[in-house]
Amino acid sequence: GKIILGDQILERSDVNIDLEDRGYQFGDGVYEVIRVYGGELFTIKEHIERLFQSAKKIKLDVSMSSEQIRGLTEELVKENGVDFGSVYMQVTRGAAPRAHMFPKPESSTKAVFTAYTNEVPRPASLLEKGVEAITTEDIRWLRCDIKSLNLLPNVLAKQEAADSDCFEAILHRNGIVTEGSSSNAYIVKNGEVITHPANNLILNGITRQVLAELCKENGIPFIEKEFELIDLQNADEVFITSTVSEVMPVIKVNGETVANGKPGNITCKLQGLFEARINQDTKV
Ligand SMILES: Cc1ncc(COP(=O)(O)O)c(CN[C@@H]2CONC2=O)c1O
Repeated sequence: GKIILGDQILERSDVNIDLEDRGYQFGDGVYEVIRVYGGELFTIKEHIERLFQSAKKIKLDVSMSSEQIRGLTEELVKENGVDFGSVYMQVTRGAAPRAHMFPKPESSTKAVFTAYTNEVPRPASLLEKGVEAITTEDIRWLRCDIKSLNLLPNVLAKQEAADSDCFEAILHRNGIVTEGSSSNAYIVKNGEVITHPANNLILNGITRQVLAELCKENGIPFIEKEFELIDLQNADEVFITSTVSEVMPVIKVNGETVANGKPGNITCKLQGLFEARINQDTKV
C-alpha cells in the first residue's frame, strides 16, 4: 500500500528514512492513531489538532498545515481502499548529525511527516466479552499529556500485561490510578463514571473526550478525579478507552474478577452511545 512522506504519497518500498532521523535516534517526535470506519476517518480534526498541540509542547515546527495533513490523510485512506482500519501518523524533528540539542535553525533539517494505513477490524468479540488487565507502576516522565514517540515505559508495561496473558496494563503513580499503557482507564461506582483528571500525568484521549460529551448528553455523571488502586477492586465496573479499543470492558484485574465478571451496564450503555456516534459521524 501507499504511504505519506512529507507532502507526497509514495509506494512504501520507495521510502527512505535517514539513519540519523531524530525520531529514530531520540524518539524526538509525536504521533497519532486515527480510526477509519467504513472508509471514513473518525474524529480526524481532533486528532490532527492534538498532533499540533503535542508538537508545540516539544517546540517542533511541523512545517505543514493541518489542512495539508488532513487532505493527504483522506487521500491515503482512499488510495489504500481502507474500509475498517487505522491511520498511524508521526512527525519527527528530522535528520541531523547526532547531537541532543535541536538542529540549528539555519540548517537544512526539516521535520519529517510520515503516515501509513492498516486494515483493523473492530474488536467486536472483545468488546462483548471484556478483557483482563494487570496493574503496574507508572514509571513514565511527567509530560504524559504529550503524545510523544517516547513509548519505552508504555512498551514495557504492555509487555508485562502480555506476559500475563492480559490485554492492558493499568498504571498507577503513588497508589493513584493514572491510565492504561495505551488507553485511558475508568471505574464506575454508584452510577458515576470516574477517571483521572486530564493533566500532565495522562494523555487526554480523544475517545475520553468523546465519552465525556456522551455522558453529559445522556445524564451520566463523568467525574474527573483521582481514584486509588483499591477502588479498581471495589468498582461496580472497570473499562478502558482508546482509538483502537473503543470502549473496552475490563472484567478481571490482576486475576480478580470485577463485580460479576461481566461487562457492566453503564459500560454497555456507553458502548452503544459510542457506536451511535461513530455511525452518526461516519455515515456507516
Ligand atoms: C498512553 C495513552 N493513553 C491514552 C490513549 C487513548 O487516547 P485516544 O483515545 O486518543 O486513542 C492512548 C492511545 N494510544 C494510541 C491509540 O491506539 N494505539 C495507540 O498507541 C495512549 O497511548
